[in-house]
Amino acid sequence: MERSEEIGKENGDSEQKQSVTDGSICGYESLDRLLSANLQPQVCQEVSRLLLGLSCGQPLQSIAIPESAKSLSSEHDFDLQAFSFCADKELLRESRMVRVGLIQNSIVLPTTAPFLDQKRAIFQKLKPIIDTAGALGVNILCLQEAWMMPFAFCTREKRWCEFAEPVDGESTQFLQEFARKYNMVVISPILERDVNHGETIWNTAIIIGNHGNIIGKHRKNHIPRVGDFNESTYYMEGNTGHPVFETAYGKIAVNICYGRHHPLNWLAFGLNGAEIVFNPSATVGELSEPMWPIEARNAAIANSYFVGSINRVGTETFPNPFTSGDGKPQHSDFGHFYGSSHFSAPDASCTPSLSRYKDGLLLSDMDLNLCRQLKDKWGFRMTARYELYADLLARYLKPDFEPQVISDPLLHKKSS
Ligand SMILES: NC(=O)NCCC(=O)O
Repeated sequence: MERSEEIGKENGDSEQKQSVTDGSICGYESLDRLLSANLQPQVCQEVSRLLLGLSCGQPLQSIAIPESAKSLSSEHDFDLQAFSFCADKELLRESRMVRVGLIQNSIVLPTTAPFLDQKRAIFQKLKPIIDTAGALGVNILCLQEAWMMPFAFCTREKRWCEFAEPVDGESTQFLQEFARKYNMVVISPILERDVNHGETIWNTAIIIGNHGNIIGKHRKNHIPRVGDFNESTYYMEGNTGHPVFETAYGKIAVNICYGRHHPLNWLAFGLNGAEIVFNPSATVGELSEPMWPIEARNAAIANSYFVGSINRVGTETFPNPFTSGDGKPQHSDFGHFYGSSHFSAPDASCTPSLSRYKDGLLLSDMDLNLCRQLKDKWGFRMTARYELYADLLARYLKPDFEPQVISDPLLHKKSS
């Protein structure tokens, strides 16, 4: 029995305390594990049907993980899970199966350590996890937002800008090796320094092709101004639009973290033809956890594509306390980054989530034909009435816009 399960057996009070200190849910790594450990198999199946949906009318299938990969995951202490989304066989198209991977991780060294040591320690930690993904035949792999540094943007201190790297910098070079070695597309969300434009800093995802080439980049479109997410101190709203990258394994796009709260952002990647949209994130329980399982899944349904959601794990403590104008007393950390990375499919099914507190690698096989099958079935694109919304948005942007409100004439009549 693993430690977290033992903790789950303890009484209510200590469960509560434990979930705060180690990020578990009443001693379990995830809600899915809590449910499967506590519900009768038949009840659990019914609950899973409602929570995770069905894939081709069946519960989502797990993929058997080879012993070699299992030992890597226990040796390096990361959660490893693998699932397969199903699609109908078509008569006129070959199926387009791809294996996609998501990595979530905590930082390694304290945030007081020299910056280069902090970054290199993350490289070292990620090596065996990326090797496991490569050995398991992952075609497209995505890392978490700003994976090469602590998420220091709560502090507003400018010294963290030192972590920013050019698109072809050390972090990209580190990942290019794996892309070549495993013939794998890698998405690398980093803090970018644009040396050709006055050293401007961006929050950027770099798309590395399966030959180790840089296909392109996308800069985070929506920058949060909520809670401790003081990111607007560091970088501006991105200027790359909504690019879709045509790779050897399908058309992919990246909606970085806070962009997931913006349905039009998701829509735009869909309109440009994305088949998989990745959402590399850094977000904490107190702020966003109830939203997390909903937004990506809704985007996958509404836009008929797959979504890979990734969140970092752990609590990152900074040397100097900070405040964020939300009335809270000064503090030194964001709170707990709750991991819980998962995939959502266009047919409304989704995988169980990775651990809420442990590093992890989540794999999923998906037939990209499912995207068009869902478009044909539900016709969301066909019935979208974009012209109505284009017209409303065009009017809304004008200074003389007036909301279309029809008031009940009786509302303003004096009663006799
Ligand atoms: N990294 C980031 O944009 N976080 C904002 C908080 C959230 O969107 O949950």
